[in-house]
Amino acid sequence: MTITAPEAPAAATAPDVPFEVIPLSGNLGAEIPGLDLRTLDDDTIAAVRATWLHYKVVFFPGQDLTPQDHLAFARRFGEPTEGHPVIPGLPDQPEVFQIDYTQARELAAAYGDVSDVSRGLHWHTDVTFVRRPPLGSILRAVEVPRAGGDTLFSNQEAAFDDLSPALQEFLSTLTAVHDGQDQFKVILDLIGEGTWEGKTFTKLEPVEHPVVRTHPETGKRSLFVNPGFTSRIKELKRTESDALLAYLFQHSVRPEFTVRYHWQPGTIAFWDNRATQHAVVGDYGDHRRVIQRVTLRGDEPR
Ligand SMILES: O=C(O)CCC(=O)C(=O)O
Ligand SMILES: [Fe+2]
Repeated sequence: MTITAPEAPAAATAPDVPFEVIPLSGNLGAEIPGLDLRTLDDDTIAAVRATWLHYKVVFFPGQDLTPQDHLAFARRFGEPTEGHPVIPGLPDQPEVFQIDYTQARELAAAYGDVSDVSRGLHWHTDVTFVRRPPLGSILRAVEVPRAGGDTLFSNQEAAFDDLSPALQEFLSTLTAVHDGQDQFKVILDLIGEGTWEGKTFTKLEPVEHPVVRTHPETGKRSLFVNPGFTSRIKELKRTESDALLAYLFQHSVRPEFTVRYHWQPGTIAFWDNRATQHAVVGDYGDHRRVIQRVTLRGDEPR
């Protein structure tokens, strides 16, 4: 007799694709081994996209991509942004930026730990402090600790679905302010000006987004507030806003909505930035940890 284990909820409705997909938790995340990201045909790219939309973050271990290959892979899914609005890109590949966590710690020590980019990074969704935050980010693990330095991802559709209907409806009427100033003012002052969507700026102005957004491709609703950049809820009094955001920040990263990934050098991760948050676990002491990222342009949350 063969006993087949029941599938986790995310795995049960996954698209049927011509490569192996290994679900990593009940609510999001899958590993796709055995592909060479430099040589995929259009049908395989379409299947990767469907898998990515379903699992929200996919990991490709065993890749050996140069920054050029990394960028070329990203272009198959959308338009790369100018890297990051304020973190400078690689000299000969400006759409690719690097985070060397040792350097980031030195910078933080020299200028005050405002950026929070020390050993770990707290929960956030990438670059929500602009009008059109990224659609997704594609990360390459360059140098990673043998143990530790994992990255956590949390499914913000699952977090929304778990709330009671009355709270879902109330949240759907609210607008949040997102502000990158706290984390990025020091870097922006050091480099003088940042660039986003072709425009330069010297100060990050706060922006507003709905607290609940509808995914432009799947139509699913998700929570769209994050402790990295969401500073307050516009329609509420300060004390109400603080209390509600504290609750949502805690709720949105409950263990059952998350996956935790341990990196190997070369692994590529691709996450849907419209429906997830992520955080780096700062448990790796003084080991070197270096990543590079390409970021895809997104649309205005609605
Ligand atoms: O270093 C990581 O694993 C993720 C860093 C991060 O937050 C990002 O690249 O958006
Ligand atoms: Fe991030």
